[in-house]
Amino acid sequence: MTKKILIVGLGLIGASLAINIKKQEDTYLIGYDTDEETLEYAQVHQIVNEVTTKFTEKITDVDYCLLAAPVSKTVDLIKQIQQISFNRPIIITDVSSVKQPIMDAVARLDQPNVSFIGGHPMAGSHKKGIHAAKEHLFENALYILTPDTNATDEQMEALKRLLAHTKSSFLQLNPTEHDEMTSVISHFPHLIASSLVQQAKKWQKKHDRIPHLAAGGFRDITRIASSNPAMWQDIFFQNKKIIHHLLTDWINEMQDLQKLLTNDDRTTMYDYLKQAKEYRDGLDARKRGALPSFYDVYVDIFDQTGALLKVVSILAEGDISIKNIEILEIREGITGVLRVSLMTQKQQVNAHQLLTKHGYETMLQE
Ligand SMILES: NC(=O)C1=CN([C@@H]2O[C@H](COP(=O)(O)OP(=O)(O)OC[C@H]3O[C@@H](n4cnc5c(N)ncnc54)[C@H](O)[C@@H]3O)[C@@H](O)[C@H]2O)C=CC1
Ligand SMILES: O=C(O)C(=O)Cc1ccc(O)cc1
Repeated sequence: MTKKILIVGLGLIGASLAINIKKQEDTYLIGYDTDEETLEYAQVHQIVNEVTTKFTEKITDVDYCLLAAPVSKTVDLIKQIQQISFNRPIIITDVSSVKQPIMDAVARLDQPNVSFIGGHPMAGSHKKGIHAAKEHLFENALYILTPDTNATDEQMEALKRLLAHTKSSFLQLNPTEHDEMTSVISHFPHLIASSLVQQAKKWQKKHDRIPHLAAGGFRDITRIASSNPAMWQDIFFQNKKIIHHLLTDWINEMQDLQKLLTNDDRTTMYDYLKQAKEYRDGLDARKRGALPSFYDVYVDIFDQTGALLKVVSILAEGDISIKNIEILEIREGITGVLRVSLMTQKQQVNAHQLLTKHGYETMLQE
């Protein structure tokens, strides 16, 4: 029997999931978004089977509803769902990066036909919007599920089957575990990346050549500062308590490091750096050199082996010599960003034009 699915919010994540779900033959997708242009794009590019501007009407006529709006908007949508009567069973899920506010709102849903399974695909990009949607975004990624108490094992399995084309692996967590862990490895690092960029910007007033000196290390650690500011602002405030806690820890740790410098305590500083290196090396067995790079083109890729070869051939055809090429992995072996470092700005622009002509999405940095 055909499963009807309402996707609410057809941005990067909602549309990428829609593309995956639509690959299953027995599905019929309805897309809802508050942005008219997004709905038009979804219709023209057949990302969904039908678009609607009537959320509260459509949700009572589907088997699944996938909420893929910003976290705070998803909380509002769940509050709207509280007011709706359902005559048929529905499994509702979401994709929010923060789970506690979502599951707190879900706890107030009391319609017997409604089962809610919180979700969070642990993959994304610095881009936003439906234009950035990609079929392969979630391949090999972790997809965290935080089921509400009323969700059954059968419903969990049904949702996993619906999301099977994403090729992600599912992991069940409770909202607190989820929010604490994702804060440490995803949310808080975004704040630090942005603060490092702000620091460089301030120092640029004194040293205007700072951007030219910004080499591999700075670029690596600040890459995520190029992400969608509206989304991250929302995440930080929805996850305020834990971010606040991590900031306190971080500030204390920075003060401890400052004391080591003041006290000329080289041994403790060495140990600190060594322990960090050992832990980091354990996270990622592969190492990379830290070559400086001045004119970089970042190319979005999936299927790394094939993509590397294609990108190199395209640039060779354009007579562009590559100074350095490196895969900045988003996820092990599949999706990532290829950083192609070139000698001159002219080469950078040529490379961008050539790669765009061949359908690649690129971002320039100098
Ligand atoms: N971008 C990323 O890397 C990841 C994001 N997420 C989560 O996915 C959710 C969506 O993020 P993105 O797709 O990146 O954002 P996006 O900005 O690309 O898309 C959000 C979409 O929701 C629509 N929208 C806003 N308010 C709405 C409402 N009240 N009703 C219906 N549609 C509404 C917007 O018009 C837009 O099309 C967020 O909750 C975010 O935390 C999860 C994993 C990764
Ligand atoms: O890994 C990161 O921090 C990313 O930038 C991609 C991302 C962003 C938001 C999420 O909720 C999950 C993954």
